[in-house]
Amino acid sequence: MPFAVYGLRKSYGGVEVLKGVDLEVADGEIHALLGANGAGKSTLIKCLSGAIVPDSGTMMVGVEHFDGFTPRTARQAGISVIYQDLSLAASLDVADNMFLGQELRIGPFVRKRAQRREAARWLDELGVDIRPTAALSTLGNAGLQAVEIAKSLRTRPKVLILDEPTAALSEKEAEALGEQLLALKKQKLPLLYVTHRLAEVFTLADRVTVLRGGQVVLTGAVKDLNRDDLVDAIAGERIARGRPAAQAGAARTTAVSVRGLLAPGIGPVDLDIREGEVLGVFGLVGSGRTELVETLFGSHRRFAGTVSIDGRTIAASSPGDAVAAGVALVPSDRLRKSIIGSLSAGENMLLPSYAALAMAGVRRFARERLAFNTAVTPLNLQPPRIDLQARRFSGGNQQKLVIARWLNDTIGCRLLMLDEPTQGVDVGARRDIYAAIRASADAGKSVLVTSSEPEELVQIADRVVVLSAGRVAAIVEHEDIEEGRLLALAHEVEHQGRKTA
Ligand SMILES: Nc1ncnc2c1ncn2[C@@H]1O[C@H](COP(=O)(O)OP(=O)(O)OP(=O)(O)O)[C@@H](O)[C@H]1O
Repeated sequence: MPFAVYGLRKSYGGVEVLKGVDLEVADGEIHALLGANGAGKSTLIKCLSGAIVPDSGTMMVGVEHFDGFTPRTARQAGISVIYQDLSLAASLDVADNMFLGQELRIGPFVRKRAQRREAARWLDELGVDIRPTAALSTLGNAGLQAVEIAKSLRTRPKVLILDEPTAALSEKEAEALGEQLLALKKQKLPLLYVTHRLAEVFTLADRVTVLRGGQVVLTGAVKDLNRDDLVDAIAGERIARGRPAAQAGAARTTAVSVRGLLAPGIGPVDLDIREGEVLGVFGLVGSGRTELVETLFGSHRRFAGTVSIDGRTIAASSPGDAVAAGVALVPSDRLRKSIIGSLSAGENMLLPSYAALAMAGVRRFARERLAFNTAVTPLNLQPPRIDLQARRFSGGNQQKLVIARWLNDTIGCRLLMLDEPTQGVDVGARRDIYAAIRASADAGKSVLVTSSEPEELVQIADRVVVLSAGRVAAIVEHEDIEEGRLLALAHEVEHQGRKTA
């Protein structure tokens, strides 16, 4: 049953964020929806699910025509949306989750066996090997996504929409999800899929639509388009390509030195980070990337080992110690760990620097504004408004706010760590973030960047540490950093680890 939406419009306070969007998705088609941060993708999807009411527009599912855009209309039309924040209950098993609130019953009794049978059927349709009785805690991110999709399939949707399902997934998990989507094609469902990962468009999607500033600027068959076509449509300009200049790293002095670091899931790790260097950390899921940076930041328990900066050993048994010693961390789960939606953009960004910006305990608004503008301008925050509540920014622009917080120079940081800094961020903004990372290194900071995308480290890192099972498996020098090599190293060591385990 093909799906289409025509003339969709939505304004917030006089600003039109969807300007008459048309979109058509055929049966069994995977349609990628792309666009820069703030282009209107989430708003479009929320209109389709009935979460927000558009100003005008109509929707067709098959030959039926809908123009109500309420949650009830979405249900009647058979629209099922899978958001990044999954709606699963951790204490229930897979089958119970899939039937939560819609249990199969005979009188007061839940038909557990029938539920499990049906759950198994849908998981099978999806091509995943997950038992209906499995506890959710035994599943990885891709498994949890699969359960959420199977749960949605059970309601026999006519259109399936996925809002950035791979944003929080590693490369390998995203591949697993891709296979599930390809399995779904066989069900002849129209599938609309939001992503910022362009590589996925070419491996998964049949057609693609790019939104820019609330308008469709490109729609077409993926086979007729190349990466540059997509990048240009998203960014609205020809953006610089290729790899930024490397740093002459070897001559630089060691600024951060880690010795014998041992923590849950980590170590022992020895690591040196040079002054002015961008050190990439690459590894597969479970390799300990996030644990490593959180241990260095003191938010993870540490059993043993020392960390010194400029020759001084730092305590780092708490994030407070770490910040005082000049360590900053931009966490991966930024929106949940770092943004306070009800506070303004300025308050969110300047939180750690209020003391430094105030004089004799009195806030200096002009200084705050200057610090805000200095930090957000290089990242092209949209809209660049210090007073707007953080939750009114699009997801990617909220990410920029947190990153800007730590790029803000008033806090005197020596070691800047960014965990997956471009998750959920569009290609244009990625370029801005890469440039800001490089500028921090050029200003003499040591920068550590983790990424699950090898391509990203090729772009930004001076050296790359490959982690496996919490240990340093390899260090790749600048001239040897290549996507294939990083992946091969990470897979190779993992494979060897399994063989000897
Ligand atoms: N409640 C709101 N009030 C005011 N403006 C809003 C509100 N919600 C969204 N916007 C604005 O609408 C525009 C579109 O936002 P939307 O979240 O749809 O973007 P997006 O394409 O999903 O971006 P991202 O890739 O960053 O998630 C943005 O400029 C955003 O600031």
